[in-house]
Amino acid sequence: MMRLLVSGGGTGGHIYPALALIEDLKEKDPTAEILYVGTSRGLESRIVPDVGIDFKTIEIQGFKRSLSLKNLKTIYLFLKSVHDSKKIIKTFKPDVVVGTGGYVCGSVLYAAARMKIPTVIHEQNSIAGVTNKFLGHFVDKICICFDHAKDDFPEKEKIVFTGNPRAQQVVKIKKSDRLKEFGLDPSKRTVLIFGGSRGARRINESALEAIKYFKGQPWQGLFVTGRVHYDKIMASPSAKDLPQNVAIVPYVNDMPSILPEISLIVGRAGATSLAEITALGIPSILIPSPYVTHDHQTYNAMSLVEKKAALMIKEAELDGQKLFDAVSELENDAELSEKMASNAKAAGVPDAADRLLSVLESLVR
Ligand SMILES: CC(=O)N[C@H]1[C@@H](OP(=O)(O)OP(=O)(O)OC[C@H]2O[C@@H](n3ccc(=O)[nH]c3=O)[C@H](O)[C@@H]2O)O[C@H](CO)[C@@H](O)[C@@H]1O
Repeated sequence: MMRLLVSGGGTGGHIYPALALIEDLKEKDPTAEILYVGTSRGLESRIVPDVGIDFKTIEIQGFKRSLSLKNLKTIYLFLKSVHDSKKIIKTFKPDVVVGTGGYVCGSVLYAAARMKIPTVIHEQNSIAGVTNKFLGHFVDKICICFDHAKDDFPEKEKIVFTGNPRAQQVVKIKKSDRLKEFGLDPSKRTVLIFGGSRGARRINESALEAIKYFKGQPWQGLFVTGRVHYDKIMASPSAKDLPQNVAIVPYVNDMPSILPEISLIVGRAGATSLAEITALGIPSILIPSPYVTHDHQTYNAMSLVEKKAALMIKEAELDGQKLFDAVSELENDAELSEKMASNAKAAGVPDAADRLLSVLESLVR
């Protein structure tokens, strides 16, 4: 029986890979004991308890790049959160601790490493996040999903390519007619538009324009705005008189269950979304977020564009017409779309959860 402590959070991209790993562990070892540590402010405080996993919180905030009074408070909070993490670790007594990114796992993994408990970080992106780079010095193994991420860790001997566990979770899902829930027709080709786990304002604005032209097309659209953007989108004049073949929703719980029914994805280039897209082999139009550290989404997206597995539009060049043109180019050209789908699939890692799990097991033994 393995006792696994997991930490990671802030956004879905750091949480869903952790949940996929947990699902795989529970399947292989139903007696495994699992504890998840996050913050009360991150999306994890909602997502993790919802799926029935024990959840504890610590308080933490991110470092600013320059030294300031706020940073002194951050340093104080970091030390306090390391102290709090140690207490949680002492009580739970994990065999191994895994961090999937976000500030919160900085404290938890650092505390575990100091207590000489085996530690692993999982870096989803092609460029490593600040927390993982810091943790790279202390942990036992560094699991990556893009070769490019190797450059960010001097500790080469610790690096293992595993891919993103979410990939394995999505390949297991069977086709369903869940699109009916949104008033859509499961027999039609469906374009899914969403700006990551939190939604993206620029993508939303362009999408609202683009979906007007979906009227009369043989395909349909599912537009997911992100929870915080939904009311504003629905209140805008452009949201009136939308075509019948388009549905707009704030969030899709259990996104993987609809992915097998999707013919094209329009979205950000978050690493976990890309793991899902490649695991299933779905063509995509990627609009990387320009607001993330070291522009890592552009690098994520480029890894697919180079393999002719996706198209990329820069956010600065995005508008409704351009978005619609790209969608209709792919939806009207079956050959292009199939080629892109098979190139995407070739880049997928459908056994990523098993790979990550065996890294954990190798440290426990
Ligand atoms: C702004 C920001 O910091 N973004 C980062 C964050 O993105 P973000 O949290 O947006 O993560 P991803 O795009 O990688 O993944 C989104 C996840 O949310 C799920 N989903 C999304 C919408 C929805 O309605 N329902 C739903 O379940 C998707 O299926 C996917 O599993 O983490 C990623 C992985 O480390 C990074 O690559 C991103 O750069």
